[in-house]
Amino acid sequence: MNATRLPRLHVITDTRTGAPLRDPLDVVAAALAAGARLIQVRTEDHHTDRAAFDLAAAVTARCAEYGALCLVNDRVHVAQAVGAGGVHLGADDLPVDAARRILPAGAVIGGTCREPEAARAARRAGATYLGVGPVWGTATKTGLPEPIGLDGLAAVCAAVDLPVIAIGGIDAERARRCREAGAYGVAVVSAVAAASDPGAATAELLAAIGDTPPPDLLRGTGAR
Ligand SMILES: Cc1ncc(COP(=O)(O)OP(=O)(O)O)c(N)n1
Ligand SMILES: Cc1ncsc1CCOP(=O)(O)O
Ligand SMILES: [Mg+2]
Repeated sequence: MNATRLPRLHVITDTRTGAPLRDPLDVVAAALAAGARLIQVRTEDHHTDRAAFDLAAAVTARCAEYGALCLVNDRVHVAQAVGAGGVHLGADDLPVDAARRILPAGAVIGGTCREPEAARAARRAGATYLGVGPVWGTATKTGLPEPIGLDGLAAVCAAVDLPVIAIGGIDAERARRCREAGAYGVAVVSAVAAASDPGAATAELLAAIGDTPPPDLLRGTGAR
């Protein structure tokens, strides 16, 4: 990965079946071409490790073409096997400190939290960034706790000096509000995966969070 800092937009794959879902790799390709520089490979819990490996290997290879970072959700062994840049871990996954011990030095490890004390614990455990939410309600994942809202997001942002990535029901307008609340960036599933034009949706999100497209996308435009 060529990126010198953690990207602010985290595009998360949607591997659920059914309309209007499309091939996750097509969505990833469009998002990267539009300027996304971090893809999180998230598969459904019932998917096999082989399926997760195959998708993560393909996404890691596509990310490498753009100098983008690939993170694998939950499955640390899959991240190791494909040479991904890191993982995202929640309460039901390996603890952050355990993953830190077995992943290569410099691996990006995200930890999920919802409130300040858990955020401080994740910081102590060695998290690189925090995934905080759900900020708003979402149909993408069942069984979620109540949304924490912008006030809950702001409380976590104020509690730790780690980058906070907001997640849950986020589109471009809400992404801007999350940044105003103190979030470093946002993570999205449906805003890109379910968009009629995933590339345009990615560009809109990048503009909303103030993450200018990488220089390679600006080449020839005269923009700086
Ligand atoms: C950036 C980001 N934040 C939070 C999550 C949720 O992770 P987790 O709590 O482990 O839930 P699952 O995604 O595994 O269902 C995330 N994936 N990414
Ligand atoms: C995995 C996860 N964790 C909290 S909300 C969420 C799903 C977010 O999906 P969407 O961006 O479509 O609301
Ligand atoms: Mg998880």
